[in-house]
Parts: sequence; structure tokens; C-alpha cells
Amino acid sequence: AKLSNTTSKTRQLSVDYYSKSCPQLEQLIGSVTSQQFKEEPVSGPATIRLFFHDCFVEGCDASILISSKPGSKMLAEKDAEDNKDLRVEGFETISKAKVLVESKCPGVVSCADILAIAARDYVHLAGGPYYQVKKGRWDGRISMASSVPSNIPRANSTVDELFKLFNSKGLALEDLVVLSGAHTIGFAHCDNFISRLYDYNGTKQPDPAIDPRLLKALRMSCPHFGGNKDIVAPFDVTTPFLFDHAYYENLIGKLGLLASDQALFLDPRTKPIVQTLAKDKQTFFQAFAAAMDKMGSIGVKRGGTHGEKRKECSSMLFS
Ligand code: HEM
Ligand SMILES: [Ca+2]
Ligand SMILES: [Ca+2]
Repeated sequence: AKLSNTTSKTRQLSVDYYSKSCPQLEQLIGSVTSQQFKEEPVSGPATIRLFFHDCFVEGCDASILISSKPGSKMLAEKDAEDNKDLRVEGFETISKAKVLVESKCPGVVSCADILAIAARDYVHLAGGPYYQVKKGRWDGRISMASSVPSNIPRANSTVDELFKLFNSKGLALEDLVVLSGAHTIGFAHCDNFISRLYDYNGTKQPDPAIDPRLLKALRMSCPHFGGNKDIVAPFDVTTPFLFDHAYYENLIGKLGLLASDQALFLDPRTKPIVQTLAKDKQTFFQAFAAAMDKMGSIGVKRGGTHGEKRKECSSMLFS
């Protein structure tokens, strides 16, 4: 019942939702994202990941942007362990865009819609597809760190686990493979893949599914013990700043960074999808745009019963 409910609400999102109330919305957000992209290119991967982590917990409702109340024991989503590596540049992008949007269209536009539009902008700015974003999401009134672990995938999740999670959000196996293609840009900290380098599944051996040259390079950046916790490695060793389909070619060549990336080529159910996407950039771009639209519709709230339009994205209206 819950899923069909979500689907019917999905249909109510529309591309022209703000065409009367804030016709210049996309240009306003675009001026912020293009400026940020010039000054801090990591704002791109940061914001795309932020959108994913928002949609998977309580739906696409900007619950990820809420700050924990000082002194309160109840932490908000952003302070959950699984969200500690979300870069500030993503949060900064949304708060800057919100300030500009509020100055021109006060009280009309949700933070959840701004996040969806900004993520699209960065996909495009990094060389990926441009697609229309449907709007009409309201901001949520619930943000609890305790809801995060069961809803966010891990670097060592199996394809089975990933599929179950994505499926519970109304996403198919193909969406899992296509959306993972976002790892064509951005970086990961050593602790997310270090066990693959030295002690894969308790074997005291590296993961056999890593190319030996990549293994050597990653071991240099990430020593077994006592390494710098801030070191990151690119997801896509060939084009880490370009949004292209090289991610899939890399998986075929054993150049995946996380176990969860490489698993998509090892599992017989997802391998053919990887092969198809590796062949042709346009196929990937079309599929990615469609999958982002689907992800952007997860658990969408409409109207003031469950939602609000925040004045500031980091705090609820009445709390
Ligand atoms: C399929 C399961 C997924 C897993 C297990 C996963 C896991 C991770 C991990 C562990 C990181 C590195 C965080 C860090 O060390 O700082 C990361 C980064 C990233 N993820 Fe994913 N992710 C998944 C799916 C997705 C999806 C669906 C998207 C978006 C559509 C996405 C977008 C990104 C981006 C852009 C980064 C780079 C962030 C940056 O450089 O700041 N991921 N992911
Ligand atoms: Ca959310
Ligand atoms: Ca790339």
C-alpha cells in the first residue's frame, strides 16, 4: 500500500510547478551552482551524493539538511556516522541557493526541490546529461540519525543487499547499476576500501578482483596501519572530474574502487547491464537522467500535513 501511495504522489511532481510562483527559479539556482563549480569543483560530487542520501532516508524532503539541536541527545541525519563524510560544499551550495531564491521568491520554494535542481546542474556542469527536474516536493519535518544506517548502502554491501535496499525504494536492479555510475566523479576515504587492499574477507590477501597496478597505487596512498584518515582516492582512476561512462569500462578492467562497485561486474545479474553501459555514453546518459528522476520521486511529501517550506534549509519552521 505504501509503495503505490508513493507512486501516485510521484505523478503530481511537475516540471512547471513554479512557473507562476517563481519563474526564474532555475536561473537563480544555476547562477549559484555555476559559480560554486568554478570555485570549488568538489561541490559537484558533494551535492549529487547529498541528494542520494536525502532521498534514501525519509524520501526526497531535505531531511539531510537539518542541523542537530545544540545540547539535544537526538541527533539529526547529517550527524549520523554514515553521513560524516558528506562534504560541506554540498550543504553550502544549497544554503547559498536558498538565500538567493528566498530574496526573489520568499516562502515558495522547498529546500528539497533546490537540492534536486542543484544536483542536476552539477551533473551537467561536470559533463553529464542535462535533464528536466520535476518539482513540487515539500520539506520534511523528521530528521533522525537513527534512521540512517538501515537506509544507506555500505562500501562492502553485497549486490543482494544493495538490490533489497534499492528495491525497497521502488528502484530496480538496472537503476542500481545506472545510479552507481555517479561514481564516475568524486572520491572515497581509505577506510571504505582498505580491507580490499590487505585483508579481503579475512584472507590476509588482497581482493583478487583489483588490477595489480591499481592495488599498488592504492596501497601507496593507504598504508595498512597508521595512514592519514583524510586521504581520498578517486572513484574513476581515468576521468575523476568528468561525468562520463568510464566508470563501467573501469569495472570491466578490475579498476572499481569499492567492493560494492566491483561487485556490479562480478554478479551475473548486473554484469550484462555494466557491459551495455560501458559501450555507449548516450545510453548511460539517458538511463542516468531517467533513474535520477525516479530516485527524485522517492517518498515525496505534498502539502502542509507532512511537509513545510523552510525559510532556512538547516532548520525546521517550528521546532
Ligand atoms: C550503490 C550503493 C552505493 C554505495 C555503497 C556508495 C558508497 C559511497 C562511499 C563509501 C563513498 C565515499 C565517501 C567518502 O569516503 O567520502 C561514496 C561517494 C560518492 N557517492 Fe556513493 N554509494 C552508492 C551509490 C551512490 C549513488 C546512487 C549516488 C548518486 C546518484 C552516489 C554518489 C556518490 C558521489 C558523487 C560520491 C563522491 C562524493 C565526494 O567526492 O564528495 N553514490 N559513495
Ligand atoms: Ca530525506
Ligand atoms: Ca569519470
